Amino acid sequence: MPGVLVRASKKKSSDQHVSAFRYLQTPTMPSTTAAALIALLDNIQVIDCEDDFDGQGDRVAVAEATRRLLARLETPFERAWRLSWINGNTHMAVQVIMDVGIWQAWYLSKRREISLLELHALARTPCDLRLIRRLFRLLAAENVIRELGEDQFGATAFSDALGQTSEPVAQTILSGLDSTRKFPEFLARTAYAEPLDPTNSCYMDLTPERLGMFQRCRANPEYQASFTGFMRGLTAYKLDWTQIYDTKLLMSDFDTNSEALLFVDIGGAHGVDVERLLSRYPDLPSGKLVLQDTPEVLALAKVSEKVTVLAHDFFMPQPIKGARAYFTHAILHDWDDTDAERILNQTAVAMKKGYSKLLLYETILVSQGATLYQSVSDVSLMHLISAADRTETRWRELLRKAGFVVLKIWQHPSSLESIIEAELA
Ligand SMILES: C[S@@+](CC[C@H](N)C(=O)[O-])C[C@H]1O[C@@H](n2cnc3c(N)ncnc32)[C@H](O)[C@@H]1O
Repeated sequence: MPGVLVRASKKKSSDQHVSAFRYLQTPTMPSTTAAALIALLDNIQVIDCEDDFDGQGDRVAVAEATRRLLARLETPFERAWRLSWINGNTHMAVQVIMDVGIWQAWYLSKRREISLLELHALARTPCDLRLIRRLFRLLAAENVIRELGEDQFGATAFSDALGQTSEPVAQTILSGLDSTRKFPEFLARTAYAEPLDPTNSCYMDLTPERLGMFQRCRANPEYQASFTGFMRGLTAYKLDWTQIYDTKLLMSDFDTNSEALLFVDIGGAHGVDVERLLSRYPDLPSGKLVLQDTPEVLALAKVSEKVTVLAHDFFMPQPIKGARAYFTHAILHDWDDTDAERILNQTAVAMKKGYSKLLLYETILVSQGATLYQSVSDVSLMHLISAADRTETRWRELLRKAGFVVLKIWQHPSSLESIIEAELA
């Protein structure tokens, strides 16, 4: 595409800083070519495809393409500025508006259009009008809300979601990765060694007591709620595991009228995965599905009455014996091989050889072409809990050492993770 965009890339890098600032300060009229392109991009409408995973897949693929486009369009300075200043300030502003209660009150008011004065009056915590104006100005420029006129704003799907305080979007904002900012310092102190010691994570630098992430969750109900809320959102966002793994394999050998249990979700938190199995087999009698986690997390779970909710520490012997399937999702990647093996051993003692299946819904790291999800997950594990995602070879080795044999690794082109199906060797 000829025009202003290509010409900008031919400038010397020292000029780029100047031109970037000039652009940021005084947007000029776009050229005809750029205007046509802008009109084309602004006219793309997103069809609501919440319930249609293929539709979602298309939407995500297009979003990925726009990210690649931005990476080509932005100068290196703009990219750095976005990473450090735009993202950091926007996250902060979203959180401050949440802390004073404006998102929630705005959402509950059902007003689509509202003035700054009205928004200010909705604050639960007294705050300065001028402070709020400055933050809303940034939020409008970053499309968190719509700017309709001077001190007049419009709601968006995102601002609505921020107003639903116990739902995943708001909880994800609160569960923000504070340890990312500390990580460069932590690595310098630890001689840039790959952090693999779970007793010394960067996250521990956030509290004077050096609490680990799961310890801090247990000690602080708000933290626990934001982490579990975020996990609920993330799991609901992923492909339904019953579309990756053929659950008929579990049902074919299962007598629903017997005393036996079908499915135990170990560390299942919010219960999204167990609910997905129930949606596939809604006629299952009560008590065939079990959701396990810590008592604090289970208190936040909202599951069908048919699901048995059972507090269980997975480092202790599994109390449910001889179930058809023991399932874990994003659990073993939190632990190093020694602890992961302990969890597996405690599960193995409950399994019936030749009958019970182990299903691990986990990331399998690839040596090339890792997706954004896979790489963000892996790096987050590094500074949050000094853990690491595993390659297929490392998964197989871990399972072999713990006395399992891998039957099949189930994959789906639209899935972020795979399901490793194993049984006792
Ligand atoms: C990364 S989350 C995964 C949750 C869920 N399976 C999912 O995919 O959304 C890890 C879960 O492990 C739970 N957990 C941590 N330590 C535990 C323990 N010792 N026993 C049982 N659950 C534990 C946490 O409470 C949390 O819900």
